[in-house]
Amino acid sequence: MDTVLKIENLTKQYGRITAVRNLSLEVHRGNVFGILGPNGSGKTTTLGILLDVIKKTSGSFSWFGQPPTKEMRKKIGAILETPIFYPYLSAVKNLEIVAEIKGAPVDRIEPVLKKVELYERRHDKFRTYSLGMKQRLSIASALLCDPEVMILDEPTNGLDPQGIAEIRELIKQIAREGKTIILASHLLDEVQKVCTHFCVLKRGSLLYSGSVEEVNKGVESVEVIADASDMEMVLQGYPMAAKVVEEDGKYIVTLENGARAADLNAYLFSKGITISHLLTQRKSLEKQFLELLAESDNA
Ligand SMILES: Nc1ncnc2c1ncn2[C@@H]1O[C@H](COP(=O)(O)OP(=O)(O)OP(=O)(O)O)[C@@H](O)[C@H]1O
Repeated sequence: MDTVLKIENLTKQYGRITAVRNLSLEVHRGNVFGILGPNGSGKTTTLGILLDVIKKTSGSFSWFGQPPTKEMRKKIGAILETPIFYPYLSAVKNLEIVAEIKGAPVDRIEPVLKKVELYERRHDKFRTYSLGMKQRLSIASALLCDPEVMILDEPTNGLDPQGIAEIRELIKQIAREGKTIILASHLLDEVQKVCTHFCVLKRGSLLYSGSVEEVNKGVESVEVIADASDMEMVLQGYPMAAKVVEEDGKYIVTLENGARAADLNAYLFSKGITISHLLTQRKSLEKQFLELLAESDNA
């Protein structure tokens, strides 16, 4: 698997505030990688460091297996905030200026405007655009240099439901064309709908990193009752049990990813325990995310 980005022990301190704490991550080619976290968790700071607009305090990162350089930076298209376009100029004129600044070929303007579905409105003034159209023009501007990686910070912030759906569809389409996308979002739903992989940050620390598909399957938890005095000990000894909690004579067993209730049943049977009640529950990504954030508060 091609590693596009590798972050190792990255830390950023603003005086006494640690915005990013010992962060290590890997993003592979073709991933749509979501950096998920509540406000102030360090998402923008992380993206700023990766784009060389914020200076790291310690740690390192590499793009395409090499330390970051200006040349490398050209392979990365980014939208950290809405770029400043001239309100009285059209999309075409604005992109001509961007192309000039970035040294991108002018003949890319037409295809990128088609891609973001602004071609019909290409001669209209920027100030007549809706917020969603402005955001799509930002994406067009980032695509001008045909980057291998796109970085987006809260790409749907402030948009109405239709604008949100359009931007999400556009991100997925860009990913289908083989680009790697890294996006920061505080919206779990967004990460779930758009990303293939994600990490969770809280107060600058990494709480989780993995594939959306794996987490979407949901962790299985099983409620079991059996008349056995050594039940708790036997359950604690089950290698696929991530957590065992006793509640009013019932045991709630959270299974490791991939383990199923039937496996637990077979294990208990092998230990001579016959169960009188078994109920399987799946935890949604949302529940797991909220628990993860809550657990880190208690840590
Ligand atoms: N220039 C700065 N000077 C001092 N503190 C800063 C600065 N920029 C960010 N911070 C602090 O660093 C922490 C992380 O902020 P950051 O903007 O990276 O988080 P975020 O996850 O992107 O949040 P948001 O979605 O609200 O932008 C916060 O506590 C923030 O107040």
